[in-house]
Amino acid sequence: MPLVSPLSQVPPKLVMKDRPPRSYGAVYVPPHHRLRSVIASRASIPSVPHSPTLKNQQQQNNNNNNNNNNNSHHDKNNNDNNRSLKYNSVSAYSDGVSKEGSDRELDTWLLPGASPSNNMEEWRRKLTAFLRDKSKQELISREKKDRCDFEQLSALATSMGLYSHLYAKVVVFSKVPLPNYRFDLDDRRPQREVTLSPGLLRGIDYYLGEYLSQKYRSKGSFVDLSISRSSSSSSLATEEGLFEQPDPPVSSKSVMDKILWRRSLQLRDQQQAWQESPDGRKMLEFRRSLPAYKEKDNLLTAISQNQVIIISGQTGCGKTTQIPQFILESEIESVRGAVCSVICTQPRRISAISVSERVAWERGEKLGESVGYKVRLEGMKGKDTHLLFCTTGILLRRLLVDKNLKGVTHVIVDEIHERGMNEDFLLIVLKDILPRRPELKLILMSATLDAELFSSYFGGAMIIHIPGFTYPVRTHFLENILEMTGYRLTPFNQIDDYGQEKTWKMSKQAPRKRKSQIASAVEDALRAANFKEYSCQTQESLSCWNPDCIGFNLIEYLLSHICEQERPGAVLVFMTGWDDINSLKDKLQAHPILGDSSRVLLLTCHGSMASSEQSLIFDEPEGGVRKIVLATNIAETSITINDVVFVIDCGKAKETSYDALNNTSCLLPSWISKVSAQQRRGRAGRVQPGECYHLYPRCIYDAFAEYQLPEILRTPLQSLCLQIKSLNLGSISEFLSRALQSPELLAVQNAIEYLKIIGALDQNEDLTALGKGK
Ligand SMILES: Nc1ncnc2c1ncn2[C@@H]1O[C@H](COP(=O)(O)OP(=O)(O)OP(=O)(O)O)[C@@H](O)[C@H]1O
Repeated sequence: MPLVSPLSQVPPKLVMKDRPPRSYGAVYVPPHHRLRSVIASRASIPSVPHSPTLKNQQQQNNNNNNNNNNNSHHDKNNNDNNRSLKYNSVSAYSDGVSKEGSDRELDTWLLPGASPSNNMEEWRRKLTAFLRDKSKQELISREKKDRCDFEQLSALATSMGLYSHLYAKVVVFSKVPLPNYRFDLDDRRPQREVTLSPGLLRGIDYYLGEYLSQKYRSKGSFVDLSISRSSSSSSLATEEGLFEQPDPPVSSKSVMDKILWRRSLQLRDQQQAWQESPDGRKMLEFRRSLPAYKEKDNLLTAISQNQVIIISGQTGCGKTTQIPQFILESEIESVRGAVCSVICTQPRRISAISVSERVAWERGEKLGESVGYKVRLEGMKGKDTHLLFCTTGILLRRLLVDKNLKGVTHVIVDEIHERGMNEDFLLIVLKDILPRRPELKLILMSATLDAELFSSYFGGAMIIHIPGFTYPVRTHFLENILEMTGYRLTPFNQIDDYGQEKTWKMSKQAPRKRKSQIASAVEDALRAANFKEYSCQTQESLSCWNPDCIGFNLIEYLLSHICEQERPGAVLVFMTGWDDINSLKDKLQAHPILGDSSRVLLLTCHGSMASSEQSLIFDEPEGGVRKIVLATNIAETSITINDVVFVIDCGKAKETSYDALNNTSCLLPSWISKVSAQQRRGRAGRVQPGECYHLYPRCIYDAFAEYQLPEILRTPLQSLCLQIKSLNLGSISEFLSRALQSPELLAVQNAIEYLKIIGALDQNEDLTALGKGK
């Protein structure tokens, strides 16, 4: 058997099954799919043995034919050919290819005593027909005579622009180049072992291990975990189980070390070249202006001296784009670039993608080089990616298959203050890893000053504060908006129009005897507020302000006010969900100014949209066109939309909460926290001064909770319990007791009881087949 290059072979001791040879043309076509003609001798009629004389004569004929030197021979051949035709009942091109295109062999009737020249002429005719037949790719002959004449046949085929190959007892002509070996034509149909030297064996083992671990890291393990931020119903369960990477053999380790060292030097040179280039210098100048840059040395020292640090950076300070970059740059400068692996989690897809793009750009690279991203079902990362931005779910998913995060040097968890289920879950798992991976660095980043809570969770971890930076953003609350625009609120013009099919939504907004949760939450604040310095009209408007409404009419009015009276710049409107975004979009499209596509570019951004659609919000429209983005809170953190000057904040977001009546979780609009309001405001003023319009009075903002209640404390725990069990994380209550803020023991017990009653857990709290989802 011809030897293929060692690394393209299967490892030794493995049995080579019938499988496609690697070298089969550019694109492998399985044998049963290839259209081919097979010509074989009929068993009952033996092929004529070639005498040396005949062979010589044939050779001469062939030469003559090829050179066109001997016309008499040529004529004779033609005559012979005609004669032989009479006896050939099956031609190469009329042979039947079975329906499945299988290897059905066709008999060729040959006259006993047919001469080689007959054969050549017959082949010339067959090959001509084969060439014309577009449906056939191959012509196969199993005739012994053809094998003997192969050299001549091959010359003939070549002269006609065809390829030919002799495989054991088979001659093949093809329109495409043929490989050296064809397992499907090997009469022994081999199941062979390959014997390789021990050194080569070790090398193959190592590279195979590396390849598999890479594959798991980049593909298998990087499938998004499906606990969504708003719903905790999906499962963390995986069939992959936990696995660890094998260590490379010692001998290949030193080789690997050399390769990595060389790669690290390359990375350092590349980085230096960019930093010294004119564009690189300009970029560095901008980065130096960010507050995070001033803390660079402190941060790097703190990271090198502590396993865990907490960074509290206010909006715009550069924590998301700069800190992961500082770590990568410093590792590359220290010639450790090729061995460092920094993972930075983001709560949402849109931020993971947009931040990775920005950081790659700041490094003068294409995305997927040293900086990449991975979010659910998509990603951009290469073998040289050493800084990966991913969603929290993706990192959790990796932890399922790689419980020690082998090879990862730094984990950065951004926006930890958001306290979604994923983030809290991740913190428990990361805390467990730290003693097992003492060299792993964990950096927790929060936009707020709630760092003490996280610090104490990690045994008094060091905290670094970074002041924020934004261009001035003027803040307008509802009373200022009404005063400034002269807009008048009435009990009727506040009802949001969700369209004919959703009249129930409108009726819910009508003033009711029993106040909604939203309305009752603001009552006291409103009663205590003093609006005396505002006009009577504004006071009147405020007295009938309906907190249960989003305020479609007011938003429309404000948007047209901005379009007509304010300076150029995009507007980002924070809404609560798909329903209100779509209804408002319909309304705005019917507006004479806002619906005029030559003046306004209306875009939406929602969690269920594809990433490619979401990223449209970053594109700048043509000159003179104002961009208006209607978004949920997914546009609230980490992202920078360059041209945003105005932000409109409805003050609400959809939040999972517990519906006691139905004993289930539900997604309802609720007031946001102060931190969220600041984050929304922070989307303006990142690259230029901005304006923020909060559609609620200041007194309501003052009454907002500082932070949102963590998801783990406000949603039913059933699905979380199932996830803990499917991950083999031990006792549910013990695991949850280790959370940053653990849920009530009673709530945990209730969830376990519920799961037992429905048969998802057995009496030992183990998953049943139902619980496993089988
Ligand atoms: N895509 C971008 N285009 C232009 N400037 C950007 C971009 N991304 C970031 N910047 C600039 O870098 C600054 C820091 O951005 P970064 O996202 O790192 O801030 P942050 O501290 O994480 O703030 P936040 O928590 O509010 O997202 C921004 O204020 C902006 O000036």
